[in-house]
Amino acid sequence: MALAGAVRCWRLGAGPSSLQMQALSLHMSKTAMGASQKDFESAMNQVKLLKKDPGNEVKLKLYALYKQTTEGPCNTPRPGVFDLINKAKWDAWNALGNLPKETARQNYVDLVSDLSSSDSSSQVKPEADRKQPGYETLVVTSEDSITKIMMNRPAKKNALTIQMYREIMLALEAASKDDSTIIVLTGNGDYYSSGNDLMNFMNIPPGEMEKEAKNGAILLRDFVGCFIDFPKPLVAVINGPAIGISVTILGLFDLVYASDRATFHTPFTHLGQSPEGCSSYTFPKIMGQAKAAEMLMFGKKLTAREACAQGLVTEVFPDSTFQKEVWTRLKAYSKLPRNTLHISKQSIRNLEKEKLHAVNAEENSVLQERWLSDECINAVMSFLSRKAKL
Ligand SMILES: CCCCC/C=C/CC(=O)SCCNC(=O)CCNC(=O)[C@H](O)C(C)(C)COP(=O)(O)OP(=O)(O)OC[C@H]1O[C@@H](n2cnc3c(N)ncnc32)[C@H](O)[C@@H]1OP(=O)(O)O
Repeated sequence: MALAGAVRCWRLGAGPSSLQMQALSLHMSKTAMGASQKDFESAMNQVKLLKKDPGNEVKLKLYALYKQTTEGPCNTPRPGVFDLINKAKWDAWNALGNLPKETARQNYVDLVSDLSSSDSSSQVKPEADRKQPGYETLVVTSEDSITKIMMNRPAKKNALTIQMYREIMLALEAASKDDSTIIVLTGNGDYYSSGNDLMNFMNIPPGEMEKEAKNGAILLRDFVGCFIDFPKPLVAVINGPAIGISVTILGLFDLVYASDRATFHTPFTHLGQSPEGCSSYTFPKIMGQAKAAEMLMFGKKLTAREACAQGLVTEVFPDSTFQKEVWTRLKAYSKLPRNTLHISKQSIRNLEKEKLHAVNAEENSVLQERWLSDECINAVMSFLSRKAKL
């Protein structure tokens, strides 16, 4: 099995790593003639190279086999009841009874060989290999207990099409049920997202405007509802400027990490539109009434540092080290006890859920009206005829 594992890993990566080579040579020598003292010493060195913590149960097994190999059957008094760690170690060693030293050595080498193989196969694979199928506008990957949902329309600044709203909802639904601990939303390219794709408002026959506005409001309600109800920690990794709905839903995230190149802009009045994403409720709570009004009513664009000072952003990182620092942090967080983390999130958020759904419904009903207004139609036409940019 270890051999098959090592060979399979070579096919996935560019070539065998030194760890894989060691696992393979260990496996070959042990199957041919039983593990030698040299194999045992090499296995002891290999244990130190393991990247993945094998867990306490396996560590106890390794300890017991090591003691049995080097000292024979357990020959010391059992530690006292309060010496929990040494007692567990003693119990594991004692459980091996009279197992011969040679067999213990062989079992130790076998165990390390299997651990090394699975350790190698769990090493980072290229993103293309990890990409989940079924998404056209997103790249969804899962690794290190983190599911990453990346908006993937960089040429259009990750403007959100109808298909993209739907795919994000599907990806969130799947992530709520997968074995990930943390879910990340981020953008590909220089923008996080330029918000709603203004083309969503185009090509609507005159008689269909009201129906389309209603459908849009239903889609938006469901989209925002997914964030309100999401059961696991949600992290926004803001790689660049964020506009419109990509900013307003940030009040529903648990962590917001931003590059110092990011900006936060909600120019609703300029566009003849009104706040969504529950921001009419979350923003005043987060930053106070006065600052929220400046953003949501007057369209003040915030730098990442200003957004952080106002509590919308958790932490700002220099753009040059942004990805490295943020992913190191998130990988450490993803090792926290999963269920406890999810329960804590729910304790923090559940009290607000009913209120947030009510706010979501109210915002969408106002917005549905706005989309039909001259102010909104003129603003969209102006952008699309390239007379206006934010
Ligand atoms: C179901 C409905 C739900 C509705 C929910 C409502 C949400 C409200 C909002 O989100 S309001 C925010 C809407 N967003 C905007 O108004 C942004 C409009 N875009 C811009 O002002 C600029 O494009 C820019 C400032 C984001 C970037 O400017 P820059 O000069 O750097 O780049 P380009 O303009 O050349 O952009 C490259 C191409 O991308 C297209 N594009 C960018 N953003 C959008 C967008 N939001 N909608 C549609 N298209 C967008 C842009 O048109 C360029 O396309 P081209 O290469 O084909 O010309």
